[in-house]
Amino acid sequence: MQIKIIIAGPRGKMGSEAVQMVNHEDSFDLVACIDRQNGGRTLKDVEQLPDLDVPVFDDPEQCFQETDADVIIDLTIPDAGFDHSKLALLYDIRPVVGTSGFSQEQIDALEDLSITHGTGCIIAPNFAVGAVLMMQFAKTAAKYLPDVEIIEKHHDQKLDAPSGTAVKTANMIQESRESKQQGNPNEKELLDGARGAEADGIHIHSVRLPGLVAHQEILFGGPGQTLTISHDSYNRASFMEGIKLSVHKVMGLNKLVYGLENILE
Ligand SMILES: NC(=O)C1=CN([C@@H]2O[C@H](COP(=O)(O)OP(=O)(O)OC[C@H]3O[C@@H](n4cnc5c(N)ncnc54)[C@H](OP(=O)(O)O)[C@@H]3O)[C@@H](O)[C@H]2O)C=CC1
Ligand SMILES: O=C(O)C1=N[C@H](C(=O)O)C[C@H](O)C1
Repeated sequence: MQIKIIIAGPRGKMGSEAVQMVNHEDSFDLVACIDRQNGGRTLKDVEQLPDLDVPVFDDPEQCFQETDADVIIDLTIPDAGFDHSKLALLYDIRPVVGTSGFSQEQIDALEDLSITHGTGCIIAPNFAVGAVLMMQFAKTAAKYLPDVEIIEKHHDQKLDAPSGTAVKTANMIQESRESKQQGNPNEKELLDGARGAEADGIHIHSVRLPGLVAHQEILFGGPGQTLTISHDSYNRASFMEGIKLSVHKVMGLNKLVYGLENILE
């Protein structure tokens, strides 16, 4: 069976890679794209999408009405990604969402909608299988080494901080570790932000530099020892197998799944 796919954000760093991946996959059929035509660009820019012989809509509702799609892959920005996913669920089109930066309220709202409609949805903060393993290893390590800090490093075009992966890592660590404030209870920041952001006592540090793609280290400390678990994505191809798997899996789901680890066999 051919899976009919819409890609939102096809000119982006991830979206353009996803267009190529979908075009190379025999069981996938790219039927349309959603791209915005304001943002200072001309329609000509939109028409210059590489090798794209499909309609490009700037109105998602028109896209969903005029396209008989099974799945939408969203790789845009948080507000647009949320609106696309919400609307797609109303049209029984299954969202596979890579876009990071959704609030917990937005994730809960999409979960409610997907259950009400019985329509599958996958939101994955990171589609790279190595990153998922990193998070799972960190969850195990935190049981034994509860003092932990996260350093995530990304390219300097990234809009959200901390990264979706860092937030998900902290959440997974919380599942196995007793709540704990890392560091000296009397510590004082001499410069605001010196200790990074904080989630349940876990400090998260965000680095943004040209030259980076997507990298994370999780540092654990115990008496006389440290453990570092790290993952590096050197290019966006690293995320494509996870997106491919998610597109197949979402066809058999009737509710929202958050995190690639929940669909990996
Ligand atoms: N889950 C995962 O494994 C991964 C997730 N990501 C996430 O994916 C998202 C995209 O990342 P990346 O490709 O690097 O970012 P880019 O900025 O390269 O691409 C985003 C694209 O979305 C477009 N866009 C913005 N608003 C809209 C809208 N309303 N409708 C349609 N298109 C829109 C942008 O257009 P314009 O140029 O006009 O702004 C741009 O082409 C981010 O949230 C990122 O964090 C990234 C890598 C892996
Ligand atoms: O913006 C990116 O590039 C990435 N975003 C995701 C995140 O916020 O965790 C996934 C990956 O780290 C790349």
